[in-house]
Amino acid sequence: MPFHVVQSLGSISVYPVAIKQPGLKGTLRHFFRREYRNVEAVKQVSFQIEPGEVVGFLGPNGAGKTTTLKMLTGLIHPSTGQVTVAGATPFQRAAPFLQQITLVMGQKQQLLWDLPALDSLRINAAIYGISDRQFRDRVNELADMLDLQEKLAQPVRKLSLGERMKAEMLAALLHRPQVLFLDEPTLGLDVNAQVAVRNFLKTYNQRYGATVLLTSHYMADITALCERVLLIYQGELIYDGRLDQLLEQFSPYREVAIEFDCSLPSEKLQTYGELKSLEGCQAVFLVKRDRLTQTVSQILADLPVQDLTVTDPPVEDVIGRVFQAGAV
Ligand SMILES: Nc1ncnc2c1ncn2[C@@H]1O[C@H](COP(=O)(O)OP(=O)(O)OP(=O)(O)O)[C@@H](O)[C@H]1O
Repeated sequence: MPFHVVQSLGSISVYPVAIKQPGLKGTLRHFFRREYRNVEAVKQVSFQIEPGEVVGFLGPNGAGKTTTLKMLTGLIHPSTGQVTVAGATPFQRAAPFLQQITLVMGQKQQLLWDLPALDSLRINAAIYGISDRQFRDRVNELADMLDLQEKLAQPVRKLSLGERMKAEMLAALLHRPQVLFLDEPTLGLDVNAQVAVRNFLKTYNQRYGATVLLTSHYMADITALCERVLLIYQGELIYDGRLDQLLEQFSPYREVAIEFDCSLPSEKLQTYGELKSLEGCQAVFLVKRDRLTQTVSQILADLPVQDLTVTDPPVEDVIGRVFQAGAV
């Protein structure tokens, strides 16, 4: 039987949610005799991830990504189904399992706010039983990879968001985990910091053969790192396969944004592609991938363009198309 680093078989996660009727009567009843209904946040989700794979985990807000990551890291127990990660049952939270995994959440921080990052790293080293020598070597290596050497002695509160996220990444990887669960690791970062984090993850994956499951609402993270994606919608896994096939099937467009001379009549703009938005002197078109070069050259030749950018549609748009196409 092949060894799957991450395996979820028919996992279901049910949260009990308290229901309260409106009004004073409802409040009193809620206080003395609370009623609950069960919400299935994740329904029968099954997938396997092989050693060294970097897999994107996509879905709209509330789809069940974080809940799945919590099951995979043992923070919550699946209500039904079986989860195996690195040969262990996550919920047992056994020390050898915890040594092999890490969970990074873009909206949570583990570094202590008032202390230099280096002090928090020392605490982590003590927790994971990392020797002084290993500590020095690993901090130096990771700080070089993240371009963070100068910043580790400063209190965390003085770091920029991008620097703090990189320091969080360093802290999460100090014990050299083999399986990385990353929940929006680039949340709120500017483009340069996003690229730095992405490059770092790519290098870490290649250098240590680590397995990565990554959620992000930034499509660029996913396209830069993941050949394979899992798509989850309302708790159900609706796609497991290659990213390029998903994009080709459901997002055969790229977004072309232009800033132009405001005197241009809007009818003229309609001729270059589906006009997604038009605000003041800025327009965004959806242009088919196979017509991109031709359309961009035509726009530059025809119009008094001051600026032009080509981007992938946001991940939410791609997912929207998947549902519009009736793939669910
Ligand atoms: N502790 C909880 N108690 C009750 N319901 C919860 C709890 N945690 C999550 N949920 C619900 O489960 C569903 C899935 O939430 P989850 O956080 O897994 O979504 P997500 O895909 O990570 O979303 P986002 O992209 O917004 O982070 C949501 O409807 C959410 O309201």
